[in-house]
Amino acid sequence: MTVIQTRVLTKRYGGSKVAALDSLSIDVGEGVTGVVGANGAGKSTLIKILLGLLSPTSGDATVLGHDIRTEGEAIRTAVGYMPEHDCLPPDMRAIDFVVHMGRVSGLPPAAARERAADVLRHVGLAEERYRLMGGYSTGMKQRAKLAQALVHDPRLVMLDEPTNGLDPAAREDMLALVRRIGHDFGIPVLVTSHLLGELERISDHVVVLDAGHLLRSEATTAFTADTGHVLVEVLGEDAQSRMGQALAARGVAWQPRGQLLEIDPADAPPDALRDIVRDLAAELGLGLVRIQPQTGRLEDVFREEVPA
Ligand SMILES: Nc1ncnc2c1ncn2[C@@H]1O[C@H](COP(=O)(O)OP(=O)(O)OP(=O)(O)O)[C@@H](O)[C@H]1O
Repeated sequence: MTVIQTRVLTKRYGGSKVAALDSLSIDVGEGVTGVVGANGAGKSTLIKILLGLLSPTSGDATVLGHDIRTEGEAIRTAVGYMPEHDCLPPDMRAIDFVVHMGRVSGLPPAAARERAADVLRHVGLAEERYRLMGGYSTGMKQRAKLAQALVHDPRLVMLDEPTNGLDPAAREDMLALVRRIGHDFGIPVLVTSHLLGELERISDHVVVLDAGHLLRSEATTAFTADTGHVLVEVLGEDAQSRMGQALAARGVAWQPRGQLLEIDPADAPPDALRDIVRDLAAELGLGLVRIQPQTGRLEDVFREEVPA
């Protein structure tokens, strides 16, 4: 099922010649869709247009079948939105704020209180829900922002840089939450990040934007598919160059990949290659850490396609 569709969607701010979004045509389905791009790539602009908060200069889009130009209110009723920047009133308790947001979205008082307590528990703020949000850490603020996006049982959520400003542990927790929303709760998620590696891990589909242009829109597996190459890691003095020389002497071509050796198995069938590497490591007295198929990474795709 398509939840978001854009067709040659273009946005120029204030008659600017440079388009913040340039002829973007994408289809977003269920599950988690990651929108990746450097700062200024157009991620927030896209989300605001999809919510009907900002008008496109040209082009069309629908969200859950609603036209962004004429049905913004219906879209905002059905969609949960977590904005990028801090939008939490510091002198409010999280519970009151989330209840309030539930009421604004049309929930009756008792349902709003019940849902607010539920979503705050889901995002890990059960204990802290009676504290004023002004005293929250960045991680807790991001969770509260996520809770308000979920309180009215949305049919789709749009999360703008939910891991922004988080330390590595809080980042992992947030990514796990986003994944749960998309997979366990079954709510389609559109999530943005400028960090490619993190979206690769939680998204079913990835849209790559560069300066308003679409670079790619594909299933994550297409980005991370087996490259057909084999990675070898050996330990010991001059391990990489000594193993490399020995491989070359056997007619096996390789190239360095960081500290690892990347081998194109066209030169030897995979099983034979394993034996060769194992024997050479033993002969050279090197520790063989791993021999494994190499998979692509989103970061590589981005590096290949975006000129430096
Ligand atoms: N209100 C505005 N007026 C003029 N230009 C804007 C406005 N908002 C965004 N832009 C410009 O549009 C482009 C896209 O910005 P946008 O905020 O959508 O990117 P982003 O990918 O979300 O980046 P970030 O993560 O830094 O917010 C940038 O060049 C930005 O400077």
